[in-house]
Amino acid sequence: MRALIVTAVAAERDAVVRGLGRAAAEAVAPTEVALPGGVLHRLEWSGAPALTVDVTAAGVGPAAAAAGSATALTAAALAHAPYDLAVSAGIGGGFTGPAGAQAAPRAPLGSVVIADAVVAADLGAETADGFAAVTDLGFGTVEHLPPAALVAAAAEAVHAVRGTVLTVSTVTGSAERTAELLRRHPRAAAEAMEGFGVAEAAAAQSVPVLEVRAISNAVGPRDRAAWRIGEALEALAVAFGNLVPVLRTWTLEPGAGPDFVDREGIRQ
Ligand SMILES: O=C(O)c1cccc(C(=O)CC[C@H]2O[C@@H](n3cnc4c(=O)[nH]cnc43)[C@H](O)[C@@H]2O)c1
Repeated sequence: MRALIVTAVAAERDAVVRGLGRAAAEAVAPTEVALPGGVLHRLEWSGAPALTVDVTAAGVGPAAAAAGSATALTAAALAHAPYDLAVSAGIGGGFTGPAGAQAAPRAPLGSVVIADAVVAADLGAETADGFAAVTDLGFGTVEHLPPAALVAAAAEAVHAVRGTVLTVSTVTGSAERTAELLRRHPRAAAEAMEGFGVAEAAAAQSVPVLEVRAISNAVGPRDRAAWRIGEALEALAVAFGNLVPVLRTWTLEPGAGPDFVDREGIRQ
């Protein structure tokens, strides 16, 4: 099993590497592999089932995430050692308000969210009737679906909240925008800025995706002083320590591939 983990910043990458390194006594110290425009921090577990995990910090936002992911995925494929899984990981904002009538998932500070849907929340157009997603305009997709069995196993191992993780290019900073996002995405548990970029790059090479977010702040009116980044980075490290056995043993069900939702809203 070979997994690529993509974070935005070095502090997130280091937390993931730290957590993975704590997971097993036989873990080899990370080695560095240079790529054009980036560096992979590689951890390898030999023995059956073997596991190789490459962790890279690709930058903030969906474009940087897609570019960094595509570089690593392509380098691996050309070296005849393709990845089996791409993971978007880092801190994120949690939808922390009271659960609504539909019992939407809620993610308090310090909790971990595993995405069962990776959704581009602001990829589209403003129209006289409100926001229209690119799929409403006849283009592409705005939703990637991680493998359900992997989501279930990962969420159980990490005691994580399961729900939609939104990818936004602008961090939400008002109650109005928070309400609008929840109206459009009632199952949203968290928002971050990279998941959809990693998912698009992975889907282009038929690689499944997972997204893991440790909650550093509440989505809502901007209050940077209230962000709990240190606690979230430690929660991220603990989560990746607990994910090692899941990554070692997970295999994609035969015939299953990366899923996305097409412009008619049909799972492909
Ligand atoms: O200042 C630091 O020490 C520090 C350490 C680690 C990470 C950061 C970041 O600012 C990471 C930015 C990253 O975090 C995600 N994020 C976190 N909260 C939100 C949010 O409410 N809405 C959207 N994104 C959020 C995002 O993926 C950024 O890339 C700083």
